[in-house]
Amino acid sequence: MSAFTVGVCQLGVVPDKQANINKARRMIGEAAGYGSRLIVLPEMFNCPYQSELFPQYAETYPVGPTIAMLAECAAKHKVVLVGGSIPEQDENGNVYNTSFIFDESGELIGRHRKIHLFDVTIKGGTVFQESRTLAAGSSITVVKTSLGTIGVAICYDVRFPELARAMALSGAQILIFPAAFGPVTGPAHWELLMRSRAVDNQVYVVAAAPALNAATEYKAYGHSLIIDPWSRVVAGVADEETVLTGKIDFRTINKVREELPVLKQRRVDLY
Ligand SMILES: NC(=O)CC(=O)C(=O)O
Repeated sequence: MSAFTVGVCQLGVVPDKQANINKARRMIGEAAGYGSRLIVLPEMFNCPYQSELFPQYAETYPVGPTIAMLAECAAKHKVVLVGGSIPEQDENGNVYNTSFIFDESGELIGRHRKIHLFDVTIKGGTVFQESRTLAAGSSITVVKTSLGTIGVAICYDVRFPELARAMALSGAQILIFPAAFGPVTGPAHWELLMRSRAVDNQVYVVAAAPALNAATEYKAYGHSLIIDPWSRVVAGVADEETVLTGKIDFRTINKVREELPVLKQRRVDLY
């Protein structure tokens, strides 16, 4: 399929896990109702973005109400579903920031565990230490779907251009970033980074953020985006709770790569 609609659920996360699950279910239905074949949720959509809370909201695949809802919605609406991310606990007790990816029959077709943990101290701004409670993933996630090949990485992973390049060189046509930038790095870097990864690699980028909830400790920046391989913003929103949709057309990838063949012109003999 060369062209289809992608939907992004920019949902406002609340402390009540079941309320987040219910809202995600409703918003996935809304995105499907707009004709979306690929639907993306934001980072940590079932849990407030606070390190100390991750273990208590975690689920262990295949058990858990969030994972069950994602599989059920993918099958019900016959969509490829990138389930944002949730805290995932493995059999050894390690907790990861994980994106579960389902096909149109509700089968799990991929799982990305955030590779680069968000451990930063921005003076007068954001202080965050994901490694207090999370372990880092150790593999790159590129998944073949009925719609095309997608690369999935989570939030801080976008700051490492080598990862996006590796996914593109592995065949990813769309890079999908469930993410949750905050009020300091959001205005400064969010759109710049997402558009850079698109233009660097001549791919579509889908960046799915939570809506701003002024009552939670971490203030999400929102501003979900769909960006084309020329780095044009196909669709974008501010920080409100909403479903965003846009068209993905793989012919644009071919056109941009033919006109500006930078991927072929890399000097891999030098770097
Ligand atoms: N939340 C993140 O993982 C990353 C982030 O907010 C940033 O890079 O800025």
